[in-house]
Amino acid sequence: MLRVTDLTKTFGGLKALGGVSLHIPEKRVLGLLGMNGSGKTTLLNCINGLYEPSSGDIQLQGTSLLGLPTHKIAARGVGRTFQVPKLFPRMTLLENLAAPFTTGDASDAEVYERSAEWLNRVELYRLRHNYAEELSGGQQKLVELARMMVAQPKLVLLDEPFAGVNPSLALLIIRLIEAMPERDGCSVLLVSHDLTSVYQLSHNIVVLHEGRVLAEGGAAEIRSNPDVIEAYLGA
Ligand SMILES: Nc1ncnc2c1ncn2[C@@H]1O[C@H](COP(=O)(O)OP(=O)(O)OP(=O)(O)O)[C@@H](O)[C@H]1O
Repeated sequence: MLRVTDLTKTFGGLKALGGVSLHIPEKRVLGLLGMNGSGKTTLLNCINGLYEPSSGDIQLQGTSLLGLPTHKIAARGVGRTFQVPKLFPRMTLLENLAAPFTTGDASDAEVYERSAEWLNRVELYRLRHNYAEELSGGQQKLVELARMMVAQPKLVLLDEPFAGVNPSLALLIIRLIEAMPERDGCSVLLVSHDLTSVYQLSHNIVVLHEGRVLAEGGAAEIRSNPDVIEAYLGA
């Protein structure tokens, strides 16, 4: 459903992505590993249109996303969370979740129903009238995830969903990601430094090293790949 082909992105003289290709089938989780600065966030930024790739192609269900602005890519069904959640701090949780619908055609009742359902799924319904800024960092990550899912995306890009999250919230996030392919019908690109969670959740894993694909395969293969151990896991 997502196909990235020979993608490059340069910043001045720095090649952040040096020809990355990967594929995520329908309803599959692809884990993306790599040391700091290996290009993971740059790849997510290219996919959702925050960065314009220098060359290569990105296709969602057979149609190129190149040249589209972020809101059009979101409208095609690509959701995104960030390392540091980007909520509207002085809006309530319900208002934050309804925000993606300001230009859509869902009825108010439908938006409320979906928002309430997702606030329940992230176990924050009781705080629905609180401002986003009143929540802890981990709770804000859950609200951002819920806001993304209310829009019923086909593909979600998760950037470090467990960073700065306490173990019980991390478990909840793992359960939510686990349910995404079958219950929510979407594919997932999961960027995380939490190897255990990536191994547990991913159908397939890509390891980036200095902007290139160093290895690709299932958890067992990646764990035992000598190049990966040397470049990343052994570090
Ligand atoms: N907007 C930018 N301008 C200049 N350089 C950038 C920009 N964004 C990323 N880079 C550079 O591109 C390289 C890849 O960065 P990126 O953030 O994609 O790595 P990452 O794998 O996500 O790292 P981390 O695990 O630390 O989040 C780094 O050298 C970074 O400094």
